[in-house]
Order: sequence, then structure tokens, then C-alpha cells
Amino acid sequence: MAKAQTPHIAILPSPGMGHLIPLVEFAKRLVHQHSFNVTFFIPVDGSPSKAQKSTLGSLPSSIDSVFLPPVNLADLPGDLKIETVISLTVSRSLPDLRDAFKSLAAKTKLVGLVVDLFATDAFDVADEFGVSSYVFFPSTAMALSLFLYLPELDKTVSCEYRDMPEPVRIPGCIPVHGKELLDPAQDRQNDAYKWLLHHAKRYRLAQGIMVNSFMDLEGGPIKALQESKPPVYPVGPLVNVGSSHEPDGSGCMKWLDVQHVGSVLYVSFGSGGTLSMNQLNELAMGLEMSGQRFLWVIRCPNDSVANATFLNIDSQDDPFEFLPKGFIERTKHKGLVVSSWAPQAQVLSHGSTGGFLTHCGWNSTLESVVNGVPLIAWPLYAEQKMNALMLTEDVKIALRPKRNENGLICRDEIAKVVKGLMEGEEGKCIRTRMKELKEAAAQVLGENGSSTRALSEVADKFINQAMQPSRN
Ligand SMILES: O=c1ccn([C@@H]2O[C@H](COP(=O)(O)OP(=O)(O)O[C@H]3O[C@H](CO)[C@@H](O)[C@H](O)[C@H]3O)[C@@H](O)[C@H]2O)c(=O)[nH]1
Repeated sequence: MAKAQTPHIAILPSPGMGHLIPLVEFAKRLVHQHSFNVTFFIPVDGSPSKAQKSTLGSLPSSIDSVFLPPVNLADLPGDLKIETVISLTVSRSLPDLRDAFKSLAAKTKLVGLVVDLFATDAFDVADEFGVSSYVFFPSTAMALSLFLYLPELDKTVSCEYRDMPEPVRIPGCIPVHGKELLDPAQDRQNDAYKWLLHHAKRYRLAQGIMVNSFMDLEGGPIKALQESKPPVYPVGPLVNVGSSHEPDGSGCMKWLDVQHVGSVLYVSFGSGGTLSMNQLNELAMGLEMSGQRFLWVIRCPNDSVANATFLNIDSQDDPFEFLPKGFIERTKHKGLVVSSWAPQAQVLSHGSTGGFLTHCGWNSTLESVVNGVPLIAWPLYAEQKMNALMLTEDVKIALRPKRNENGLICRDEIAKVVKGLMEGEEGKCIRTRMKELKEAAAQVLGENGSSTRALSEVADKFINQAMQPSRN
């Protein structure tokens, strides 16, 4: 049977909503602006989450999604770092990916595989089918610059990066102290670091790397990346824009509708962030003391890790039980607390939202940028400390509360920073800068904007591959 001629792209996201969401936006653009077909292959180690299913369930018919059979991780020790778990989930899915690739290649013109952060092992499968591999980097150009620089840093530095006396000079970026580098770079003996280095080295094998950022936001690292290989395409900000048809089960939107313009601080720690019991308590008290309106997405506390819900957002316990006694009653005229998940894209685009206290996940940051909402930076894990540094010191669109000597952010500090952002002079400057970036973001994504053009260049590369005689 003759093969359909529409070029087809396979996408393999690393596990985690923060990885899936920007890739879905990327896929929508490939389909709407360049008429490709796309199939997502999703590696999992259990049942897909509700959030994954609803994100993938609402896509246009030219974007298909296939959950690969769940891999078994039961033999692994329970204390593995998230980067190791993610990398092993992908590598153990490769036999199933190979089968899925084979059947897709038999019925379509497969012209490219796009993977993200920790899924470079899938390049081998693409190679077997003569398909080119690309990386979509869902985080900052700064983190990408570090990934590409890491093999050299690894060769030249013998101690732990956190013990280096001098800051690390990532090409094109502001200096970063070793202890602020992303989590898996904090312990070079740990498997998570070995995986990080493994993927970082393999990035050089890609035909191109798309990064979810743009010049006005990250000019320094983007310029540096464009001088290196493989070619880097700044295609961002690609963000979940939400849909007014999404159900408002938590009542967030209805509540926002009756608040004053720009008066509400949205508080959320992304798909995986959790606080310790003590920190949760201080945050509740700090929000109350600030006297500001807030919409808080709350999760059950976790005293040992800060990313407890990263791979499983569907919470079993009731997080409200962990709030200070009487908190909900005392703040009922000022705040709304919702459990586990809110329609964030809609919340950030609502006129009543005037600030965002965020863990600095890059999707959350970009969603705030496209809506012009100023930030309070509260990094927890992954590369979030690097993001917070860049947002406060370099781009200057965030305030950052200070931790005390025990690592806790206390209620007084929280109240001060929240007030500062919502009412103070420092908040005004940040708001102005955010508005400029919002306009710049709209421009780069416009018809002749730089990100639209960068995506067209990538699409041309895929089309060129489609013209080559098929090996699949
Ligand atoms: O209640 C919620 C919470 C989150 N989201 C959405 O989930 C995504 C969360 O993404 P992000 O802010 O990037 O956070 P994480 O899920 O924590 O993302 C992981 O992936 C990012 C991209 O690589 C990294 O920047 C982060 O550090 C890493 O933790 C965003 O689109 C949010 O809109 C919701 O819709 N509702």
C-alpha cells in the first residue's frame, strides 16, 4: 500500500507533566502551522495520571498519543533520585518504543523523533529506522548552556561543584555558585549525575535542539548557544494557554471572577512541588499576615523530598488537614485554597491575578511572562535555583524571600515579600518589566516573529528529510 505523504513526527517526553505540557504546545504548532502529523509515545511506570489523560485527550486528531506499556521499576532501591527514575523509565521502554516505531514507520512517512531532557537513549531507536533525532529542551537556555558545557566542566573540575571557590561560568550566563546548579549536579557520585552527564554528552548527537525561550528573555545564553553545535532554535515561549471550556471543578475561576483586578496572589509549586510540614505552616501564616488576597494550590506536606508528587499528582490524603487550625475560616474572605491542581493557565490569564508565588518551574515562569504576571521566586528542586537566580538577578522579574539559618522561610519574611510584590514600589518595577516581556513574547510568536521563524527552520529540516528516499 502506498504510504501517506504527510510527514510524521514521533515525540517521546520524559515522564512528568512539566515535560509533557510544552511538548504538546510544540506539537500543536507543528500541526497547525506546518501541517505535520504527530504521535506521542509516553513512557510510564504505572497508570497514566488524570492530568496526563486530560492533556492528551483534548488534542486535535492529527496528534495521536500512545502510552507505552508500563515498565517495572520494582527492583530499584526506593531512594533513587528523580533523574535516575526518569532515565530508567525511558531506557526500559525502548523495546516497546522500537515495536511502536516499527508499526508507525510502516504506515506513515516518519521524518523525525523529538525527545526532551532525559530521553536521549531513544536516539538509538530512531537511528535504526534512519530517522533524525532532535531535542526539545523545556527549560531555560541557561540550563541548556550548562548541559552542553557539562562534559567540559566534568573533565576540568575534580571536586564537587558545590565546593568550588569560584562561581561556575556557564557560557553566556551570569555566574552561578556550584551549590545553585541543578540538583543532579550536587553529588557527582550519585547515579543521577551520571545520567545527567550521559544525556548531556548525547545532546551533541542531535540534529538540532529546540529551546523553550526567546532572545528578549535570555539573550546571553541564546547567543552563546548559537555559536556552538548542534544548531539551537529558540522557539519559545510555548505555553499551555488553557481553554475556557476546561471544567472549573475547584471553583477557582468563579472565585477569581468576583475579586478586584490584579488583587490576587496565585501560589503554586508546579506539578511536583511539596513543602515540609513546618514550611507549609509558615506559608499559611505568612499569607494570612500579608493581608493580601491569595489563591493557593495546596499539597500534603512531605518532610523528606521537595518533589514528592512529581510522578504522581493524584493525591490520596486530604491536604486541608495539615493547615493551621482555623486558617480556612479566618481567611475565607481573602483567600481560596484548592487541593492538588488548579487550571493554572486560566488562572494566570485572569485579570484578577496580580502576582504568582512560584517554584520557578520553567513552564510556570513562561506562563507568567506571557500574561505579564510578576513573580515571587521560591525554588524547590531540579534547576529551579538557577531559574530563581536568573529571574531575580538578571531579568529582574521576581522578588525572592530569604531563608533563615535553618533553611526555613519564615512567616514575617513571606508577609513582607508578598506585600512588597502586590503593593510596594519593588513590585511596581517588576510589573513594568513583566509587561515589556509580555509584549516581546507576543511579538516573537507573531507571524514574522523570531520564534515562529525558528520553528519554520526546524520544519524545513523535517521536510527535507521527507524528500530523502525512505529507509523505514
Ligand atoms: O495546579 C497546577 C500545577 C501545575 N499546572 C501546570 O503544570 C505545569 C508545571 O510545569 P512547571 O512549572 O515547569 O513545573 P514542573 O512540573 O515542576 O516542571 C518540571 O519541568 C520543568 C521544565 O523542564 C522544570 O523547569 C521544572 O523545574 C521541573 O520540576 C505548568 O504548565 C502548569 O500550568 C497546572 O495546570 N495546575
